[in-house]
Amino acid sequence: MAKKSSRPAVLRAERLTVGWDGRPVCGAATFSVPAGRAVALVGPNGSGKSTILRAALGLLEPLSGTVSLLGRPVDEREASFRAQVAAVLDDDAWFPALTVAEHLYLVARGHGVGDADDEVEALLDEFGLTGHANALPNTLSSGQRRRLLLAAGLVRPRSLLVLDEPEQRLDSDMRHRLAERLVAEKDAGGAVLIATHDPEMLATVADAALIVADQTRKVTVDEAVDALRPGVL
Ligand SMILES: Nc1ncnc2c1ncn2[C@@H]1O[C@H](COP(=O)(O)OP(=O)(O)OP(=O)(O)O)[C@@H](O)[C@H]1O
Repeated sequence: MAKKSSRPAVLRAERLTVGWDGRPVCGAATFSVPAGRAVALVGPNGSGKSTILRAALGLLEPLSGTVSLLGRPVDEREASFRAQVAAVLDDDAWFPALTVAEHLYLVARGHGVGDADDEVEALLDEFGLTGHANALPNTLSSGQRRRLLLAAGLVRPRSLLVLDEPEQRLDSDMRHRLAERLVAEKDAGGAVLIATHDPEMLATVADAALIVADQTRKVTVDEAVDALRPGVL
């Protein structure tokens, strides 16, 4: 019989309870994201997905339970933590006087990528931004700004990629290509934690899922895809 392969957890959450003003927004979550795997959080608007992601990124103190990255408690004040974790959240934050390409160079160099030219060029092409390389963010469409945010998350080294509804504002072709890109991320050994409302993204990318609710629970990817159908959650 083939030996079951065990992959080390990049991110692990144990009985993690998150919320605001001391009040939990959802049931406790226990999950781990191994290298080369993706875990998806699904649930209705306001169920707590983004709040769990914030705790996983060390941006919000859990109400109870633990979150660890490569065996150490998450702490976004630690440079070693920030070096391992790339996040694309729903918070556009731009330097208004830096162009699209300059944003990507800034992130790449800030994370120690020495010669970033090829990487930046490839990402501009992949995200359809080559023609906007010298544009300022406030001259982009909302979908183009979203593409820039995603490219900025991918231009730097990482062990874990955390994405909050990355499908937002993307056209269907870009959503499809992003899903393939995330599969490639896993194939290269990366771990992915993603909150999504997109059944295709979920089915293509995720290996395991959690339904975030009053009783947060682990489900199979098929069950999570079913749960995204209208009227189920
Ligand atoms: N900064 C905040 N302060 C107080 N409450 C907040 C804050 N951010 C979110 N909440 C509340 O926490 C709950 C969960 O919000 P969260 O953003 O985690 O939901 P979500 O599952 O990501 O939803 P969506 O699918 O709409 O993105 C909501 O009731 C929301 O009002």
